[in-house]
Amino acid sequence: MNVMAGPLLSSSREINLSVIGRYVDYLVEEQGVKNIFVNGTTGEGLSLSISERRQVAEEWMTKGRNKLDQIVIHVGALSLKESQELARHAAEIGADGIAVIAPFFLKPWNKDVLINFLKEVAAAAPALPFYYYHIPALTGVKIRAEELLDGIQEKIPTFQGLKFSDTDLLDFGQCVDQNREQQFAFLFGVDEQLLSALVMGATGAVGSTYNYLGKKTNQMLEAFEQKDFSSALNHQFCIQRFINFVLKLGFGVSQTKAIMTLVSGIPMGPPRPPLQRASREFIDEAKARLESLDFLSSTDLKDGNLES
Ligand SMILES: CC(=O)N[C@@H]([C@@H](O)[C@H](O)[C@H](O)CO)[C@@H](O)CC(=O)C(=O)O
Repeated sequence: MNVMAGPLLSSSREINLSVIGRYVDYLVEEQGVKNIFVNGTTGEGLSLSISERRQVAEEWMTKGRNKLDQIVIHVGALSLKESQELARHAAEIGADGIAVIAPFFLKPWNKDVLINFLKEVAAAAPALPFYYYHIPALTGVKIRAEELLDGIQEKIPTFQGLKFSDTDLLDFGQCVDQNREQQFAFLFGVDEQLLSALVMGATGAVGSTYNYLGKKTNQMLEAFEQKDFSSALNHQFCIQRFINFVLKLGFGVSQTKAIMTLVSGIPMGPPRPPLQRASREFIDEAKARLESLDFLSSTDLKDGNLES
């Protein structure tokens, strides 16, 4: 069972490659996270230029070599050509896989149209495992994942699995149920519901909170594997208490970056516009909540690197 994180990389609105090496060590040593999903939602991949995305991917590959187990690079873009360029680049630098979201401006209107797009991206990196990144709340593409998976390997031979960032557990459960013969990876992306997804057959998780609650989540995964469901539930409820709290305050990529900085001590920088940096009030409240939930002792929290 693997947990992947979606780290962020810009500082002063520019990408800050210099923190990636330190961040790899932090994730491995402090959070027990050894699989990384680069340039996804949390990493603001769609807010970076193609050249920046290439640089970020290269730095992760260089600094993660011999330390990380797997690096999957998100190469989705509105332009098929850009997506193919990024897919080829991921193959050249030795990534372990690529993932693609649905194009979200001129949108695919049915399953076949979406598969055709994905197929052309996958074909640009024919030796790399391919993941579809299903995140309908952000792309606005509501084609059910279960429908998409039906017969997908005939169209995309490198299809390896799904990153499912949606709360529709009926859709998720049916993806697993209808593909029991395949060796697909089912990576769940709603951190507050991970335990429910594990029961339904999730084989891994990709999420923003694993950047700072990776250790806690790994404890939940371990309890689940040991069939200690009561402990697993306690861990999930504890994680939910934090996520529920921050969701009520207003939680997204900007707030995630602030918490990552707070917990790791590594400056993650502000987000790129249109996002705005998290407010001081948010940071103070999140910090108090992390302490009260005993996720971290107050000495672990390092907000010296937070730009106010
Ligand atoms: C919409 C969104 O950002 N979802 C997050 C979740 O981890 C989410 O932050 C968490 O479940 C809290 O709601 C991930 O699915 C995104 C992710 O894995 C990524 O950075 O690519």
